[in-house]
Amino acid sequence: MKQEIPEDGTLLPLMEEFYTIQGEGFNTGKAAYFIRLGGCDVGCHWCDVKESWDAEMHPLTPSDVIVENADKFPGRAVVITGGEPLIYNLDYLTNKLKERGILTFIETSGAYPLSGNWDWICLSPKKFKAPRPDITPFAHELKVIVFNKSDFKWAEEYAAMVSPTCKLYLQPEWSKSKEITPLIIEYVMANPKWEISLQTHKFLNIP
Ligand SMILES: C[S@@+](CC[C@H](N)C(=O)[O-])C[C@H]1O[C@@H](n2cnc3c(N)ncnc32)[C@H](O)[C@@H]1O
Ligand SMILES: Nc1nc2[nH]cc(C(=O)O)c2c(=O)[nH]1
Ligand code: SF4
Ligand SMILES: [Mg+2]
Repeated sequence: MKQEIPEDGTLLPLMEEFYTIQGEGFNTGKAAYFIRLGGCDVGCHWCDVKESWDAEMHPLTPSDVIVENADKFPGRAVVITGGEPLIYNLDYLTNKLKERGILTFIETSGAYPLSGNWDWICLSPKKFKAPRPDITPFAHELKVIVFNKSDFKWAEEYAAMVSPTCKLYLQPEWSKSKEITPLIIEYVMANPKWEISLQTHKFLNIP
């Protein structure tokens, strides 16, 4: 039987939750509680969490329970990721987190309508299912995954759409990083509005 997911965001398909260090982007190095929601139809062939894609595989969990769990840790930031978290209405979850003084960060492809009350929005656009144009002005951070050379030009198209204060990151696709990282280094030195983001948790062997 298919799970009925209520539209009010009080129940969400939870794949996993873990307390770790944010490994990527602007908040790299900061302790954070990760909430990974199941469900994604963007279809990145290099996605490093394909187990998240089928929402049916992940139990519907009360958002109140997720908030209770997050509140047990000394780190006062959560990263809501997935899967694609914006498939769901995140207003309820983020408002409850903020009531407890917890900072709310999201990792999103932007392919679904923006919901939720956010302290930090990391937009990581994908060629496979483009972000909705209405999310770009709200991104605090644009993090483009570089898989091949043509992705630099594509990254600039998104840089032109975000706000002038949005931080710009180029992150090597993990399996191609040996070949791509030197190109990113060269690109950032020539175009210093960009910075490099590495998946540092993979080097540190932490979740
Ligand atoms: C797994 S995704 C989940 C959140 C959302 N679906 C998204 O793509 O932003 C979390 C972050 O990991 C990045 N990512 C996924 N697979 C990757 C890979 N193989 N190499 C580098 N970054 C990757 C995504 O671009 C995104 O910034
Ligand atoms: N440590 C750590 N940092 C991360 N930053 C983004 C992640 C994600 O999968 O969304 C991630 C993750 O899975 N682990
Ligand atoms: S959008 Fe995110 S979760 Fe979905 S396939 Fe791409 S990287 Fe994976
Ligand atoms: Mg990850």
